[in-house]
Amino acid sequence: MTDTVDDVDLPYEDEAASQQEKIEALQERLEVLEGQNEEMRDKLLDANAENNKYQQKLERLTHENKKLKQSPLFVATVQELTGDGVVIKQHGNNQEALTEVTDEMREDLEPDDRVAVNNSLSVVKKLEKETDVRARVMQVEHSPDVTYADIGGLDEQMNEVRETVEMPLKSPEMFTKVGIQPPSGVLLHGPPGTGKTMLAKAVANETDATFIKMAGSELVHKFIGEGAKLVRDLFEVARENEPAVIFIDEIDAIASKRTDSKTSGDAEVQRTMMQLLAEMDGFDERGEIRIIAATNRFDMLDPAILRPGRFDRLIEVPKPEAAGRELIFEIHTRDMNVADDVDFAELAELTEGASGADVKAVCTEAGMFAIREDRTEITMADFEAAWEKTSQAEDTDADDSLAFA
Ligand SMILES: Nc1ncnc2c1ncn2[C@@H]1O[C@H](COP(=O)(O)OP(=O)(O)OP(=O)(O)O)[C@@H](O)[C@H]1O
Repeated sequence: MTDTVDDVDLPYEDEAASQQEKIEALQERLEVLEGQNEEMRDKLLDANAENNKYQQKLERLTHENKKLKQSPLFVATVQELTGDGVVIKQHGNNQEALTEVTDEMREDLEPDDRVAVNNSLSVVKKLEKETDVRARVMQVEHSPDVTYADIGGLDEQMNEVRETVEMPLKSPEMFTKVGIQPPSGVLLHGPPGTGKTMLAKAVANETDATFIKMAGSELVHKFIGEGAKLVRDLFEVARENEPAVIFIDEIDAIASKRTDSKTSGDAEVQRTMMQLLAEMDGFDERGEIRIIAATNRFDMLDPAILRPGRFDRLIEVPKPEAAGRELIFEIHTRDMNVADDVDFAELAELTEGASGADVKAVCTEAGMFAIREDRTEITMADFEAAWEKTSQAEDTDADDSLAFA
């Protein structure tokens, strides 16, 4: 049996071939094509059947995943591993229960491990140890090395931060004598990389306070009570290390405008925010703990956190103007071997729209250009090439994010 149509010779060119021979050849080609068509149709049917099977599996797993995500997860501690399963104690209500686990999960569990359990107390996943979570979520720096001199172009913001955060720590008696409460919380808002974290670190450095940073995004947990507990821990660590500056970055992650969505995840985030507000409400403004929060998304914040007694001092930290960029270039090139032809005022004009972090990146990249050519001096051309490269990279990132939006 010929396998493909190409195996069927067509005697078109052969003058001697009769009409009959040509017809027979065409008929043979037609048979081959029909055979192939049959084969393809069978393969297509098989593929469709396989596809339907996978589609059904995908729908089932998606449904299960959705159910798992929606059903609130609780934190529990493994008490004991028995022949029938695992004895767990749920946090909060201390309810003990014997629950089954897969053999694979069982091998991974030991007494005192933390696990996430769902409504029916089935173990969904093993959690990292509480101390590990705390270490990951909280960065404690007893003496941050950032000073006000390291920050360029934010004189006005710096003065506000010194007045609202540094002064109550350095001279609390001023507020007592005058009879006013210092601002309880300061909210720094502005684009990424503009110096918000630096301001918080600089004020902690100036007042010899412990700097405790927590990212709001780390507080967004699916496990009931985990976020609120971390907020309590945060203030406990601050009290243990007074004087302390608490810096909550990305506060929009837990303090966004309330939505009417009913998923347990959103309810949990709101519980975490309420815990933060409770800690702030219950906290003694005259104590030696100051709170600074930062956000790139001021527009998303729930007005509840901006009320008096909470983050009632708002400080915008915008991208630097040309004069600010020039200062930031000077700051970040202090220890660099810069050629005489480098003109920071010109570079400041060139880098319109750059944040402080962008300027820092340009300085680093300019140094790399010199190193690649085995030079020890960084020229104006290196800075210009570095700006070209970093701003192009930013444009590409922006296009990518749009492409995937
Ligand atoms: N005004 C500035 N002066 C000097 N350096 C700056 C300034 N702003 C940003 N930088 C540089 O960018 C880095 C990041 O700054 P920082 O972490 O303070 O930004 P941020 O506003 O907190 O950013 P994000 O909102 O993304 O957390 C700093 O370590 C510093 O090198």
